Amino acid sequence: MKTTKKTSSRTAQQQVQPLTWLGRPWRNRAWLHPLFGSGAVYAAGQLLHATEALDSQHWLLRGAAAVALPAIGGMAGLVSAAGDRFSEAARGFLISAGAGAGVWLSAAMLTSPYSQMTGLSAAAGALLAFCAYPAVRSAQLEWEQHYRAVRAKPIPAQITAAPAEPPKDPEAAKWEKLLAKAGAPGLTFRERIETRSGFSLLMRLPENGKLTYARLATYAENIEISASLPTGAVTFERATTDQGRALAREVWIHVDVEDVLSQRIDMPDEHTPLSINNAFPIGKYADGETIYLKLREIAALIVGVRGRGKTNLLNVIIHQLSRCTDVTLWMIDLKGGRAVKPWLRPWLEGKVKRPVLDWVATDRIEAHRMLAGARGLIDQRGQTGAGGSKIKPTRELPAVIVIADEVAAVVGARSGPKSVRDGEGETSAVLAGILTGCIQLGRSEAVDFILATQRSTVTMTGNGDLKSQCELRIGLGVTNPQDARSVFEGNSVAARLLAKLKDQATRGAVLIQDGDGGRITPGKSFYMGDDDEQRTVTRAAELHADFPAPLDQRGQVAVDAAVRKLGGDAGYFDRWSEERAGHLYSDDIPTLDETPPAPTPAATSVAPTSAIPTTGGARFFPRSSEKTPKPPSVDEEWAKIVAEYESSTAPESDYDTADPENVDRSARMVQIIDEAGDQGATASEVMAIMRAEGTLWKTRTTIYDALKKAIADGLVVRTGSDRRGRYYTPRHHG
Ligand SMILES: Nc1ncnc2c1ncn2[C@@H]1O[C@H](COP(=O)(O)OP(=O)(O)OP(=O)(O)O)[C@@H](O)[C@H]1O
Repeated sequence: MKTTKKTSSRTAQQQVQPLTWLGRPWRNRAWLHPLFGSGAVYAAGQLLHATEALDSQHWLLRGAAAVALPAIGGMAGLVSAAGDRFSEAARGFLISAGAGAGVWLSAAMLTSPYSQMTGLSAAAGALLAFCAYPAVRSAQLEWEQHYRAVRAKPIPAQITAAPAEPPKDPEAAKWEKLLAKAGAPGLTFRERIETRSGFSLLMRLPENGKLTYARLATYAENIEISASLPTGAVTFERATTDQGRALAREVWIHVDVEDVLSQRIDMPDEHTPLSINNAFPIGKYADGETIYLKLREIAALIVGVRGRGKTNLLNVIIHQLSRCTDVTLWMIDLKGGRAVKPWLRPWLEGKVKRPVLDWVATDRIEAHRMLAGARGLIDQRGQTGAGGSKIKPTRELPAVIVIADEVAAVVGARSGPKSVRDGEGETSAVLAGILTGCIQLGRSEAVDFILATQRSTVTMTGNGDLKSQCELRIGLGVTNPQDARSVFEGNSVAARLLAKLKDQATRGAVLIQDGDGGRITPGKSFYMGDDDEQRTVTRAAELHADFPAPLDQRGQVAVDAAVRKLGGDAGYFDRWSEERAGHLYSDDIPTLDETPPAPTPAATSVAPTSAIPTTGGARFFPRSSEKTPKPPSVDEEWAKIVAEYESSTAPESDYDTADPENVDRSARMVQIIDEAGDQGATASEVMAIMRAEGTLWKTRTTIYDALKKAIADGLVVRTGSDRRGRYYTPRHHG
């Protein structure tokens, strides 16, 4: 979230309190003075006239008129002196003069205007007024001076009747001018806040509505040119109220001068345990804040064309998820295992007991099994009510996160067989259906999905339903604005920014939207390293091997049952069997001078697993129906020649044949080969069993030395080259 730091650059307002009368502004009161005077004289005259016309003996009426006349006079004085323009003295003077005149008129009415008494009282009143006048005048002048001073003083903003003009400080003037020059006139500067990578400006759109937020966003490049900023430095965001409601006229313009999007931000070397219940960092927002992802109860969709950093981002996410002690990670990798292998390597090499990925699928059939297994797990958790209405993952009951890279190859309309009869497994539509169901129901059962694809059109993501289930969207660079629009559902501002992320430096730059219609924010993912060996990934896999939780026992059984229902005699427990995962292992053996092995799932080796019993080597070998050895191919013939050349030119081995440990281990090795019977065993298969038992040598080459020694001693016979050959004991080699 952006931090908002209020800067009170606005100066005190020079607004003046207006004249008021009975609390309301009344500027023209002075004009009305003659009116009050004549009104009062008229009213008094009418009263006198009416009293004259009445019976002079009607005393009651005459008495009322005698009271009314001073009241009229007093009121006339009061009205004339109303408002804060008059001093107390002036107000008293005018009221008493009015009331005195009324009393005199009453007396004149009741007696006679020409009597001596009436004449004298008129003269006394006039004398009194004449004497009081200088004092009243000086008091009034003094008051007026004070009044003028009060008028000139600033008053607090909250009692200002009219909205104030924002001050034109140099910063405001500079940005308003620059934006007008860039084609966006009429914007008013409101505020500037500093961010970690630059600053943000709060601007107000012009009230005539001619410049909208969407239109302003099209000027990003013009603004960058006008302000001499790097491409992508300017982004926009609607300002919101504290409650998160977008304001129509207020816009944040983020200026990220540090250009985080073009920087390389190395993955922090942190390997402490985490929990899926907390958010974890995956990169930095353009304003320098850390991007935290919380992958609980949410499906994520990551979209980006080749080479924009999708694999890297997935690795960052797996890195963090593999630190979670309450997560079981499954991964569908239809790049033939390229993405998963670095994560499996430490385990395949026997350095650790468990792989960080609990299950991998590298073809559609295995992916189907995994999705069916996920569904089985969701149903089991739903039925048993494990963990109440919503599961809070723990190590005993972990969340299962299924990551599907290149999901289009599993559920995309253009992938997969047209019909299940084609023998390539289920159609994409069926798989998309299972996946959608899993996403919908998996949320409360702590089974969540991260889908990655090159494009987010419906053809690629299976169906609209599946896509709309993914609330968390992460877009990397795409090839055209149309693609960009499909990531963030018609949001043209985001689309334009996404389509801009094209150059080398912005690889790994992302736009993140959390929640449907949520804020879309640019950022950059951490960088996991670029060497072919993916050393950072392998190191993390080694360090995190014991962190991810194994699936709970009941879950394992449910998953196994669900997978078995698909037929083919495959379940969860034999997910690492040679038929299903052997290719991962055999490809992993360094075959420096060999031609690459054919990428068939029926490859020749097997990887160990904690879920498979670690004794009884025969379980690991191909079933008799599959054992018929194929005639050697040209590749194998060639490999054999290379191997023979190698062994004839290889330096003397330093394998110590007298070392008792070597003697014991090689005896066990020969025993395993013997148990394999007439099917024979590959070196990888023997290694897998020995590793599972804990009898394997520390270095991989030693087994080849031991095998060579056993061959030389006549204990073992080999067919094929040493690394890809099969080994038999003489009694089984016919
Ligand atoms: N966060 C990042 N920071 C810096 N460079 C990155 C980042 N992410 C990726 N790159 C660069 O982009 C290149 C492509 O990345 P990556 O292989 O992850 O892309 P991809 O989209 O998965 O492509 P592909 O589908 O071909 O594997 C990497 O070799 C790396 O140099």
